[in-house]
Amino acid sequence: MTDGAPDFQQARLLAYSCGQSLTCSVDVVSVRSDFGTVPPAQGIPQFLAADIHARNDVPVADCSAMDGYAVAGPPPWRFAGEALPGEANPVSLEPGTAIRVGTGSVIPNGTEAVVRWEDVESRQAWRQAGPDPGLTLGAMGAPKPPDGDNIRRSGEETRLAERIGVSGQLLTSSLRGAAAAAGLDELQVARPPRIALLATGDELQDSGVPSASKIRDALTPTLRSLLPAMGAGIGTACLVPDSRDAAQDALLAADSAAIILSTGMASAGPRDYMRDVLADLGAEMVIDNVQIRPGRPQGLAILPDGRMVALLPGNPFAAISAMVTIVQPLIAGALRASLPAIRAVARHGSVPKPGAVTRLYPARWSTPTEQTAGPAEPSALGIARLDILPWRGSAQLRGLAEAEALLIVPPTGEPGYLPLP
Ligand SMILES: Nc1nc2c(c(=O)[nH]1)N[C@H]1C(S)=C(S)[C@@H](COP(=O)(O)OP(=O)(O)OC[C@H]3O[C@@H](n4cnc5c(N)ncnc54)[C@H](O)[C@@H]3O)O[C@H]1N2
Ligand code: MOO
Repeated sequence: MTDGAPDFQQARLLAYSCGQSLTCSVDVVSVRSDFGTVPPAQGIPQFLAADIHARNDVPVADCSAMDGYAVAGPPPWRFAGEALPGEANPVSLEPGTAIRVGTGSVIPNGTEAVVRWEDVESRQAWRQAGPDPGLTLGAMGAPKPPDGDNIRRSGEETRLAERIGVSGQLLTSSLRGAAAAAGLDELQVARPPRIALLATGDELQDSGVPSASKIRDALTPTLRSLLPAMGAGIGTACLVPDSRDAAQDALLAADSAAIILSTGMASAGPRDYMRDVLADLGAEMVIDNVQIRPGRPQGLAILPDGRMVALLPGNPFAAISAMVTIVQPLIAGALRASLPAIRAVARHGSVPKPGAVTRLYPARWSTPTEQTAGPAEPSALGIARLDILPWRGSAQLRGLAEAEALLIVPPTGEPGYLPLP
C-alpha cells in the first residue's frame, strides 16, 4: 500500500508548488459604488495580486462619533450653529461655545470633545432645536467631558500610504469596503486558471433517469459548484467515451486550459486509459497515487506544453478526495494564495481507529447540546462537535451531500478537518 506514493500532506504540497509554477495573470476589479449599473456576480473568491496601500487617511478628517454637540472649554456652552455630515470643515470653535453635529460630521478646529445630546437635553429639544444663537447648553450641571471624548481622529484607523491588504490575501467583502474607504477605485486580483473538465465513462448519462446499464454523471454538477468555491470555474466540460483515442483527443483538444480535470479512468481497470495516454503524450507524473482513502488512484501530470492534468477517480467520494488533495492546492498555488490549512478539531464524535493511510470522512458540526438523562441541554461551553456522517463509501455522495467538512484521520497524530465548500 505504501509504495512510495506521497501521503496526503506531501501530495497537497506537491500540487501547491505545481500550481505556483503556472503563469498568474491579473484582472482588475472595481471597488467603486457603480450606482446604476449591474456589476458581474461575484461567485468566485478572489485573491489580491498586489498589495493595497491607502490613498487617504481613514477617517479623512477629525469627526464626531456621536449625534450631539462639539464643544470647546467647560460648560455652559453658547450654541453657535451646526455642522452636518458631508459639509466642509466649519470655522474654529471658541472656548465656551458648542455646535450641533451628527455622527460623522467633520468637527471644527478647537473642538475638545463631543457631548452626546442625551447628556445635555431631552429628545424633544434635540429634535426641535434649530440653530439658535441664544441657546445655552449644559447650564444644568453637565460635567466637562474628557478631552477627545466621542471624537474619531483623522487617520486613527488607517494612515495615508499604510498597507491594508497583502498580495495573495482573500479579497473579502469587507476588504473591498476598507479599500473603498481608503480611496481606491480598482484592485488587482489573480485571474483564475482556465479549467477544462473531461468526464470519462460510456456508462454516464447527462440527464434524466438512467437506464439499467447507465448511471447519471454525478461529478460534473458537483465540480461545477465546488470548483468556483475553490477559486476557479469550469471553462469547458465534455463527456469522453471509454476509448484510448477519445481520451487522447480530449486531452489535445483542451489546449486553452491551464488545468485539465479528468474523472474516471484513473485506476487499473480494463479501460482505464488515462495514465497510458498521458505517457504517450510525454507527460510527467508528478503525483502517481496518494496514500489516502478514498481516492488512492488520483494523480497529477504535467504535459510537455505545461498544462496540468489532475486525475480524479470515478468513484464520487474518491473524486472529492482528489479535489481537496490535488486540485484545491493546485488552484491556490496558481492564484498565489496560501495553501488552505488543515484545522485542528476542538471536539469530535467517535472516530474510527487510524489506519495505515490517511482516511477522509464526511462530517458535520453538531448543534452544541449535551446528551443527558433528560432532554438535551444546551452545553455550557457551546463548542460545536464534528460528527462523522453515514455513507462514507468511496462510491457514495450522500454523506458528502450533508457534510460541512471533511474529517481527516492521519495514520498518526490528531484528526483535523478541512471545511467543505
Ligand atoms: N482491482 C482493483 N479495482 C479497483 C481498485 C484497485 O485498487 N484494484 N481501486 C478502486 C478505487 S480505490 C477507485 S477510487 C476506483 C477508481 O476507478 P477509476 O478512476 O478508474 O474510475 P472508473 O472505473 O471509471 O469508475 C469507478 C466508478 O465510478 C463511477 N463513475 C465514474 N464517473 C462517474 C461520474 N462522473 N459520476 C458518477 N459516477 C461515476 C463508475 O461508474 C464506477 O462505478 O477503482 C476501484 N477499483
Ligand atoms: O481509493 Mo478508492 O477511492 O478507496 O475507492
